[in-house]
Amino acid sequence: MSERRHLQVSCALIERDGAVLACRRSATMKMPLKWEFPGGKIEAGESAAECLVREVLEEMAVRVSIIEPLTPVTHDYATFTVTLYPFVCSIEEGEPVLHEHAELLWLPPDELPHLDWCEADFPIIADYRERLSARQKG
Ligand SMILES: Nc1nc2c([nH]c(=O)n2[C@@H]2O[C@H](COP(=O)(O)OP(=O)(O)OP(=O)(O)O)[C@@H](O)[C@H]2O)c(=O)[nH]1
Repeated sequence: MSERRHLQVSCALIERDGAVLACRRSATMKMPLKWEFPGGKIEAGESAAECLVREVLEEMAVRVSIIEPLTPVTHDYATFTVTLYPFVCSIEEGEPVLHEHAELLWLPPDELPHLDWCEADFPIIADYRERLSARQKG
């Protein structure tokens, strides 16, 4: 039996003017038309943070700086497992452009849960919103 694939993926919750960037996967990608955060697979010898900065630059021509990491999430899909390393970020330079995604959307954090996300992203969104309310209280 072949070993189940376990992907290590960094992803970015990019904040700007009180909104967060969501990206919609294209109809030809795996998990077609699901929403996700920009990012991709961690390469050998690369840290999760290095991967994040590289992927966002490659994917949407934007240089981000990291504000804080969120709690990593491991999720079992039907055919593979993914561990996502999420980071809250801000834009240092550039304006996001569509390359491989079907759509980009800036959404207030409270509206994030309404999109049809890749399953692994829901706990990340919950964690992020909890931290935001803690930030506002404290
Ligand atoms: N970038 C990103 N990937 C996510 C998120 N949530 C999630 O389950 N994933 C999964 O993590 C993997 C990311 O790898 P990737 O971006 O390099 O791969 P891909 O499927 O787009 O293309 P590829 O496998 O042909 O390179 C995909 O299987 C994707 O479905 C997310 O929020 N952002």
